[in-house]
Amino acid sequence: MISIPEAQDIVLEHTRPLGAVSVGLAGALGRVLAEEVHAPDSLPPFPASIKDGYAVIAGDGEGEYPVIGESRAGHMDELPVTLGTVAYITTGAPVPPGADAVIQVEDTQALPPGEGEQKRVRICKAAKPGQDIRPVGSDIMQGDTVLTKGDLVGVAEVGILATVGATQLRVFATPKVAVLSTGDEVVDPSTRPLGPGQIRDANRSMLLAAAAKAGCESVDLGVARDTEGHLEGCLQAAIAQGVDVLITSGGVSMGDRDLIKPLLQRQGTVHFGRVRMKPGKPLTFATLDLQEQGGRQMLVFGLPGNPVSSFVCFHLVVLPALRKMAGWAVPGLRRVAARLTADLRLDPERPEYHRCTLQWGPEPPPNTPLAASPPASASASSAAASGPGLAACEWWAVSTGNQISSRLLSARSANALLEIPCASGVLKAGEVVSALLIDDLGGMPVPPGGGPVTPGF
Ligand SMILES: Nc1nc2c(c(=O)[nH]1)N[C@H]1C(S)=C(S)[C@@H](COP(=O)(O)OP(=O)(O)OC[C@H]3O[C@@H](n4cnc5c(N)ncnc54)[C@H](O)[C@@H]3O)O[C@H]1N2
Ligand code: MOO
Repeated sequence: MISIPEAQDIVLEHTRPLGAVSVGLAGALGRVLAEEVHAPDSLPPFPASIKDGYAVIAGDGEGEYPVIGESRAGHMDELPVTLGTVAYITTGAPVPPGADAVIQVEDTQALPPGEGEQKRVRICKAAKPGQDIRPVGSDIMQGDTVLTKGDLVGVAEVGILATVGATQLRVFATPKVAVLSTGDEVVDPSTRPLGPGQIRDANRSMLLAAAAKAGCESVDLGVARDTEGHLEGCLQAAIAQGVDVLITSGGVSMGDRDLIKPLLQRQGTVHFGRVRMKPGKPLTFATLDLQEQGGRQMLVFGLPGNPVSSFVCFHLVVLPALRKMAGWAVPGLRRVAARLTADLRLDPERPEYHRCTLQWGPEPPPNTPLAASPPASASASSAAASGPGLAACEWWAVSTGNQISSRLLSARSANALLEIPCASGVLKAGEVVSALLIDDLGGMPVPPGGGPVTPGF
């Protein structure tokens, strides 16, 4: 049996980033850029006002002035501001020639019109040269590299691309992923009532959703019966559809109907078939060299059938591979330090990936054992963040309860996998452990089944 870091290394060694493709701006979200993006012009392209007020010559100082014109965002009088005159200006509008400062409207007073209905204003506060003006290129200079190859396009990046007029982009292609469930007992989720011995297929929908969330195009291969012929037919279907990755679930353990490993051994190279991890021990990884398709390689992940094992293996091993194919430079899950809110019994044989919901705060979330009896050391940890006027805050790991690998509710609302080392005994509430992020940290509710974890789970 190999360790999970070894398994991750093997998978990534066999994973190559896909080629670049062109997408429009609307299709860029979540993709990795395969090119640098430069600014074709400066922003602002003209000296722009930061405030609604009056464009002035700073040296003129306080006093009463004629308003000789106006500059509104999107429009501009060509009238220059000369000594002893001002122009009305709105936020974002071009500063007229001659003016070198803007006085906000709050520091002025409208006066009755002068001769010939000439508008007039009192400037109540002298300006410094450059005041409330964004010089040309102060946000982005023409020719600047605003985004670079390898950047992940998020919401802000979409805005940046739009700003510089980059409406067609080169991004890494995302993998095409096929998902196959296996097992004679596994029936479609729509099946009601269940027949004798049947269970609904949770893994296929879950893994298709996981692939979609990773930005992949996916192919639903349905459920394969536990026969060599049917399984082989499904594998051939995946190959024929040109997928980059096949994810199967079930049929990788030690039973006489666990046919995935022998099938992959016949068709390609199995790189590992057992990993020291809980859950997920029978996790299998193979590559198939497809001579009939120009020698291209297909990755196959044989995930264990237990739904939680599939869920955990997907995040730890499949997701980094999908990300690397899609151009991610650092495809692994990110870690944070988190403090246990309950005792955890350790597993002496396998390191465990304990599902939890992370909660940020200065003290343990209510209804956790740690909240009931916080140890004296709990607030003085290296994991705690503090700042002026800010109580020490940290991530609190609230277990999702019973961690048996058949209980998918143990993944409900989970946003992290705690990396619990392999050892005997109990890890005490209040200890700090590393947590791998599997979802964003925004507002996950603590599941009702979460909270206390009693030794034995
Ligand atoms: N003699 C041994 N038996 C087992 C071992 C072992 O080391 N020696 N390992 C155990 C571990 S750990 C796991 S995990 C499971 C994995 O088994 P398989 O990958 O072969 O999966 P199945 O036997 O097909 O199914 C296991 C379990 O999951 C249910 N299942 C399967 N597919 C789905 C699905 N699509 N949706 C929902 N549930 C599914 C299935 O009915 C079984 O209950 O092996 C242990 N055995
Ligand atoms: O490794 Mo299995 O996934 O514990 O049930």
